[in-house]
Order: sequence, then structure tokens, then C-alpha cells
Amino acid sequence: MRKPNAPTSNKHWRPPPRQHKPQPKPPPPPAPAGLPAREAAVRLLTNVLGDGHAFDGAVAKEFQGSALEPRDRALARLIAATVLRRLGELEAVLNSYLEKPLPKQKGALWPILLSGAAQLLFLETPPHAAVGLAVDQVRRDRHAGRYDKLVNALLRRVAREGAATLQAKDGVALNTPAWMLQRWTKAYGTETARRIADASLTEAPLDLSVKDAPETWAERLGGRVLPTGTVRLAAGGRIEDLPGYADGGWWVQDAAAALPVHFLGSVVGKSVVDMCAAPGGKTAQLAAAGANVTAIDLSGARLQRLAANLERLQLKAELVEADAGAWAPARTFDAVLLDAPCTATGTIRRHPDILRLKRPDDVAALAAIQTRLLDNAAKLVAPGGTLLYCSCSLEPEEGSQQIERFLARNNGFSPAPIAPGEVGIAAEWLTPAGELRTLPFHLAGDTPQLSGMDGFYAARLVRTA
Ligand SMILES: C[S@@+](CC[C@H](N)C(=O)[O-])C[C@H]1O[C@@H](n2cnc3c(N)ncnc32)[C@H](O)[C@@H]1O
Repeated sequence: MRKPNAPTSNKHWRPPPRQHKPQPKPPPPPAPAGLPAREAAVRLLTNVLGDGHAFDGAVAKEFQGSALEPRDRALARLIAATVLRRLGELEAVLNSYLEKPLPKQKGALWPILLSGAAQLLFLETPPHAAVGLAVDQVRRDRHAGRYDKLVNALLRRVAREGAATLQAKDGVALNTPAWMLQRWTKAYGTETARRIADASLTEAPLDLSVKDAPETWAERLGGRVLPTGTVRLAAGGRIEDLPGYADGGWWVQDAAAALPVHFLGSVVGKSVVDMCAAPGGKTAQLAAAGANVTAIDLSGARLQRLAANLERLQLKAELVEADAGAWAPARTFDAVLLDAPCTATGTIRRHPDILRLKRPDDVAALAAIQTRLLDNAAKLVAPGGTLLYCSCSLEPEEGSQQIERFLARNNGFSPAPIAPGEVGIAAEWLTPAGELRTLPFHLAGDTPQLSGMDGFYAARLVRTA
């Protein structure tokens, strides 16, 4: 007898329909507000700390064609920059709460923790947002997802106890690479070195060089005019949205970086070479002051940026893509400005990646390049003309020692000391020999955010033979 419902033959038999059909995967839930900015911050950190790329380049790449709102871009940049500045303190706090080291294969777990801690300790982000978004973020990371509870617990503890833990620690020593602090201590003494390191941890204000009428621009932009003519505003917001950007009324240039060009005096109608010119802050100053400028740079891409900047500012210069160490035109110039490539340790406030990416060997390697460029620059100066050397480094090898050695091998040049009072120069910014030596804690303002200037070195020499 046939059993009820038994197949009559194999031909007609069909497997019974499955009880649970596989369902199509539901789309991932939309990212909570604020998450894309945190994810961008972590990618920036991975780019700089993991892959060794410069922060500015990483930012430009991250946001090229990005759908992120300007506000979120600014937040991502701020979080990443804060981690780069405060890396030592953030790591010390997190490590002091970890019972055992984190495993190696952990995806973006560490940068997520650093970003969360930076928001809690330095950016006044409400704990529920900083912790909640870090947990969301780690859950979306293929390699780190299983650490969501750890992230939650660690960051909650940072929110509760982090500020007190930090108070007992030496932030300057933790955040500044030991080799840098040692060098500054040797060059400037312990107290000044610590003040340099401390000032380097605060983001720089927004300094603008204006074509004319600084008082009017200061009023329009809500800033103030410094004794040196720079217009200073609080940092933050999109530069492109400020009045005067589109019509080229001003350009961004740190107050210290704007000083050297003034040491040339009146340049109206004079021929001036800007040997390492891009992105063009000093070329713009020279052109705006009426000089006939030849702007040299080794990098074609950077020279294009310079060209775009000059176009916006409606200023003119002759641009030459060349190695300034070998460039040999058939003429000399009234003045030659060499703003040499350097370790840029004077600009950490604006480029916190310098703390993490520069190595002790870079100082000697860059000093050798500066020597080569300086020797070629000297050949281009007309008799009686001026050679102005500058660098945004705090290292003596890239500043005073460079000039000492240059003068020892070139007796056709003499120093033309810079005097206090020239373009609003304070006496404390000058060495006894009349060279410019600004430090990041100089130029105190009403608040730390409105204070400081780049650490810049400049020496003025005159061709006497
Ligand atoms: C400190 S930045 C110059 C900043 C610029 N003077 C300003 O005020 O905007 C140094 C520049 O030197 C350029 N550079 C590096 N080596 C060079 C070389 N051998 N010849 C010409 N330019 C060089 C870099 O491409 C970079 O643009």
C-alpha cells in the first residue's frame, strides 16, 4: 500500500518547500549623524601615522570629491590634528587603563580609541556622542568589531577619569619626541625649550597678509592688525567663505613667515628671485610690493598652486620650474630670497604631523640641501644686492649655523643686521647679531588661540664684492 503523500515516482517528486527561505541581506543601517566625520578622522590618522604621509596631503586626498559637508570635514580634520598633537598624552591615558596590550590584528581599533579619547579630553565632545560613535565605528570595522565592549568601557573610563589622569602627567614631555626636546634644550635652554614645545601644542590662529588697508580688512573680517601688519583672526571655518578671498584681497601667511620680505626694504621696480617659492606667500608679498619677481620651485605641482594663488590675487611673477641649486641664468638680481626647504619644526602648531614624521637624521640631510641652495643663491646676487636667507626651522643647523658657515666660505658677503623696530620687530625676536629668531610662544595675544607665531629664522646679507 502506498503511504499517503508518498512520491509516486522519482519523476514527480519535488523536495518539500523550505520552511525558511534565505532572505536578502537587509541594507546596513544608515550611518548615525557624526559617524562619517569620525571615520574620515580615523582614515586621516591611518594615512599619517600608519603610512607616513604628510597631514596636508592626506587631508587633500581624503576630501577630494568627498560628499562630506564642510562642517564634518572641519571636524574630521580637527579630531585628527588633535590626536597628532596630543598623541603622547592620549596613548598614556589609554595604556594606563588597559590591563593587557591590545592584539596586533585589530583593524582601526587604536586610531578609533585615540580619536574618541581626543574628543573627550581636548574637544569637549559630550561623552554619549564620543563613546557611542566610537562603538558604532568599531562595530563597522571588519577586524575590530569584536572589541566594541572594550571600546565602550575604556572610553567611558576616559570620560570619567581621563582629565585627572592627565593632570598627573607631563604633557610637554609626552607629546614632544625626546630628540626634538633635547635639541631645543641644547639650543635654547630647558625653560625656553619647554615653552616652545608647549606653544607648539596649540593650533595657530589664522594670519592673513593683505594687499593694502589692513585696518579695513581687520574690521571686515573681525580680526585685529598685529604690529607687523598681519591681520589675525581666530582659526576655524572655511577660508574660502571669508570676505575678500574670491576677489584676492589677502592670502594666508603666518605672521612670522611674512617678516623676511620686509627686510628687503622698498622693492619697487627691483628684480628679486624667490628661490623656493611655492605655494607663493613671499612671491605674493614681493609682487604686491612692486618687485619684478622670478619665482623658482623644483615642484611643478607646487608651482601650479603658486600660479593659481597669484591668479586669485591678480598678481604677476615669472615662474620657473627648476632646481634652485643649479639654476644659472645669464644675469644677476637686486635681491635673492632663499626660503629653504627645512624640517619645519617652527610650524608644528599648523603641521602637527611634524611631531610624528620627522626624524633626527632629517636635520643634517636638509642642512646639506640648504648649503647647496645658498651657494647657488649667492651667485645670483648683483654687487651691492641683498641675499636674504630664511627657514621655518628651530634647529640652529638650518639657521644661524648655516649663515656662520656661509660667511666663513664667502668673503664677498657681509651681514646687514636687522634692527628692533623694523616692521614692528620686537627686540626679543632678534639675536644679538641682528638675525630674526622667532619662537612659537612669541607674540602673546588675549588667549592662547590668538597667540604665537611660527619659529622662523632669517638673516640679511649684502654682497660687498
Ligand atoms: C619652505 S617651502 C617655501 C615656501 C614659500 N617660500 C612661501 O613663502 O610660500 C620650500 C619650497 O622649496 C621647494 N624646493 C625644495 N627643493 C628645491 C630645490 N632644490 N629647488 C627649488 N625649490 C625647491 C619645495 O618644493 C617647496 O615648495
